[in-house]
Amino acid sequence: MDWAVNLEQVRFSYANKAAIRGITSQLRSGCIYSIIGENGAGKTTLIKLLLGRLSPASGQISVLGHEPGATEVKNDVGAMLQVGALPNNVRVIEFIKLFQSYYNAPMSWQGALQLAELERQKLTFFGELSGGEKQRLLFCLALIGNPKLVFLDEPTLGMDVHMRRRLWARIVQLKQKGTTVILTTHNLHEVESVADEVLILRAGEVVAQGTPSQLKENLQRSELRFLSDYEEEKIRALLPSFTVHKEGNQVYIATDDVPQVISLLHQHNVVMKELSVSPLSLTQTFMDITRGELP
Ligand SMILES: Nc1ncnc2c1ncn2[C@@H]1O[C@H](COP(=O)(O)OP(=O)(O)OP(=O)(O)O)[C@@H](O)[C@H]1O
Repeated sequence: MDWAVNLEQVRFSYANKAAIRGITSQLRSGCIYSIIGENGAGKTTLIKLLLGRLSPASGQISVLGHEPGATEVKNDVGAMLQVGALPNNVRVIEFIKLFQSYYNAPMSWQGALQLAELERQKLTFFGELSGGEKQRLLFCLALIGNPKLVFLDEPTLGMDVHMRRRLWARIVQLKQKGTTVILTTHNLHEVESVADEVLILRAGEVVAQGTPSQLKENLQRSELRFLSDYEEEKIRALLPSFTVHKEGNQVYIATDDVPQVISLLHQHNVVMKELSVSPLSLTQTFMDITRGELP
């Protein structure tokens, strides 16, 4: 098998705080992987380890067959930087030319500007771009060297809905060219249709890895939805063994026993409007897998 990334029993701690706790995982070449997890789960730390910016305390990591950050792979790896990492007083075109110079066979500056959709902002200073435009430039800088493997950290942050769609379409095109994409996101809805595999990280461990449908099927649960004025905490108290969450008046419950949940809610006179049952969404799967006390 052609692995882009291979992790074996990888551990990492900041001072005395364990952030990555024994991760073993393989990621295939030419696929899109999404690392998801709650705040502080270890996503950024894992990516820093894969980029060679941090070294594991123990375990083995191989990226494109070499140690992370090795000279042999630098030309083949791209990474999306955080907005704060770039100075504000540099122009778009200057960044593009600078990043081109890091690689052996970069894309043309015209191609890069087109990819970023920033042709008209070519001479604009980074600090004068909108949040979405900055993200587009960072996306294009990650890809400017035509990498075989690219890391994208929250790539759609600050983008409007049209731009997000175009960006996901571009990510799928990258995969079609054979590029491996590893991304982090909190937007599970978007990633569900794009990612070949999802890794769910929890307190520094991979608690689940698989295709979105495998993860959902393994749980064999359905999602019960209804509208209710009943408080989320009260519904939780009635259903302690199910995952409950509420957005506005919409209640979502992940359950393997729909009749039991409905009957319990009826018994307690919870009025359920517009009741529906559907297969579990990735968001609910994620909440179901990561609920409960942290170790
Ligand atoms: N520089 C640091 N020094 C000490 N602890 C850190 C440092 N960076 C991260 N941590 C801790 O390591 C753990 C993992 O953090 P990490 O940033 O990898 O999580 P994350 O999943 O990327 O979170 P988020 O979704 O909030 O970005 C957290 O408990 C965090 O507090």
